[in-house]
Amino acid sequence: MHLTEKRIGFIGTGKMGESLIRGILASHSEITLNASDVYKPALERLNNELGINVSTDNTETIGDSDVVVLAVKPQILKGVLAAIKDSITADKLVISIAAGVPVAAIEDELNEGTRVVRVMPNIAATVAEAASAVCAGTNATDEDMEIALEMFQSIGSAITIPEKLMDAVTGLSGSGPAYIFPVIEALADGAVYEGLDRANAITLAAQTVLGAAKMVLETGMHPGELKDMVTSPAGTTIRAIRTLEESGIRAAFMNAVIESSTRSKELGD
Ligand SMILES: NC(=O)C1=CN([C@@H]2O[C@H](COP(=O)(O)OP(=O)(O)OC[C@H]3O[C@@H](n4cnc5c(N)ncnc54)[C@H](OP(=O)(O)O)[C@@H]3O)[C@@H](O)[C@H]2O)C=CC1
Ligand SMILES: O=C(O)[C@@H]1CCC=N1
Repeated sequence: MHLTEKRIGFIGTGKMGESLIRGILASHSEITLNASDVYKPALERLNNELGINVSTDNTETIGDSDVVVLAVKPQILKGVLAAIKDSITADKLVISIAAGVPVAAIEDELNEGTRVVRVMPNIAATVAEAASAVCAGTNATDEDMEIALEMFQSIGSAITIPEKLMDAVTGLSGSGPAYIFPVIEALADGAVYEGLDRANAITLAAQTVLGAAKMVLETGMHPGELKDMVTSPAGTTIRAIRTLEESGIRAAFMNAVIESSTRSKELGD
């Protein structure tokens, strides 16, 4: 069974729900997508722009779907699960993208035997470049994992991990785009300071980040080795590297990942 044979329902069409919907539709234009949310104008916009089925009634969306993606905030997930419990029948696969919330906490709120898969994607699903990690719940079958992996690989790359590493993934790739957007803005600011116009500065900064990322992924070389390839003796780059190191750039990014992971653990408590 392939993803395209499944009807997918989204509970919550906020930032991440919409990002997933757009990413999946871009690679599977024929797929049936259903979505519900409490905010009707957002649903109407999605219906108008993307032609997906929308409802303000979560149980209607679930009734029309084989796969149910939980895309509401972790803080309200328990209440949402209590309200939809009876519509999650045994034939449905539940996929949660909620940060921090363990599979066990979701299974506890649903009927015994419910098949749950937990995923941490990121906002780059919007442009089919998400980095996602997937783990199986107690009752998830091999086919459920295949469906989940097919879904998240269609909007970027997706790996399988043990659940205990989900908080680390949340700190790294779940939150990660938000660490890089200010980097792009700041790089552009530097060039604007030196006289470049804003639009060109942002384009060059973003393409620089994209190119560097692609080199890591496609050459398989260590990032340090790639950095050395740019850094000429007594050249321009090493002057910049020294100031970045003086600013504590490595500790800043390490601490960002660790802080986000810590918050993810708190959300699961
Ligand atoms: N944003 C991101 O980059 C990422 C988010 N996630 C996870 O995705 C989930 C969603 O996050 P995000 O999209 O940012 O949050 P948003 O607040 O943007 O989206 C959640 C949506 O759910 C709606 N909602 C609230 N109550 C209900 C309900 N009872 N039934 C249906 N919909 C409801 C909200 O409406 P209203 O605003 O009116 O309350 C909102 O539109 C979270 O669990 C988060 O941890 C995971 C990876 C990345
Ligand atoms: O900030 C958050 O809590 C969500 C989860 C990962 C990215 N955004």
